[in-house]
Amino acid sequence: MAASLRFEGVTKRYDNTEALAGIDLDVAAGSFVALVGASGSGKSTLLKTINRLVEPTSGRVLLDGEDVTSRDATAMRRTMGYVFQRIGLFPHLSVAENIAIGPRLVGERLSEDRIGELLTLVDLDPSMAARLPDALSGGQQQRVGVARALAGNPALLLMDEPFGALDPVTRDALGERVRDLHERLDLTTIMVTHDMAEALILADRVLVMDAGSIVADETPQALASGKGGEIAQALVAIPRHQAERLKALEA
Ligand SMILES: Nc1ncnc2c1ncn2[C@@H]1O[C@H](COP(=O)(O)OP(=O)(O)OP(=O)(O)O)[C@@H](O)[C@H]1O
Repeated sequence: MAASLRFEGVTKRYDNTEALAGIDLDVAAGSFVALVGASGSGKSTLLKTINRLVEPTSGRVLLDGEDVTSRDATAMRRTMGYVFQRIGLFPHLSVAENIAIGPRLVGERLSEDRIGELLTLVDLDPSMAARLPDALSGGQQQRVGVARALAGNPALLLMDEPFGALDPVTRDALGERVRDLHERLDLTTIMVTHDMAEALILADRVLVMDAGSIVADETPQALASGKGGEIAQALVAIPRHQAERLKALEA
């Protein structure tokens, strides 16, 4: 079952930096939300207030109506999958052990069948379970990262630049796969990305951040038709300009 999220007046201050300037936001269960915006605009910080890697200076985050700080952090994180850019597989553990690490932290063992099923979900052959991460390509490693995030049957999938380090073909294929898993596994998905084209293609709601605030909250259709204001449209202009240049080559 997908989870809902609510942010109530969430701020985060680091010395002189206001990383989050008071975020009020509702995310409906089952949404696929992309967080975009310039470097340093607060995207990762906002994502990390959900799994408590960042504690807000003020305000609170509710998961299915419950303050995320009201529960044991390990148990609460168990209901969330987290994928991040630098993959973060443990190099000395096998693929199977990497996938099983979250459940193991709370005393559960994943069966070989379950690991095979998770690998199949991300289009990897179950025979890869015994390999060390070094024996996989970057794209395959990131697929393992996604399988690991799904191992605990999460209601919420958090992704921080999940495809940033991948080549464009792998990036595209894995993006499509994640969108498909979002539907099939009934997830709420929040994805931080620098890439507006990726946000427009994969998400059903795009939040644009600037200096710790959400400055646009639109559907991809609305953004594509010119809505969302200046900052959002400056980001939409990048893939649009690229598409126009490609089109011009056809002429
Ligand atoms: N641990 C920290 N200590 C001090 N300042 C921090 C810390 N983490 C983040 N910041 C600052 O908070 C602001 C928001 O950072 P954040 O990582 O959320 O931005 P972002 O939009 O995710 O950026 P990027 O796209 O470059 O990853 C930045 O100015 C950053 O320097």
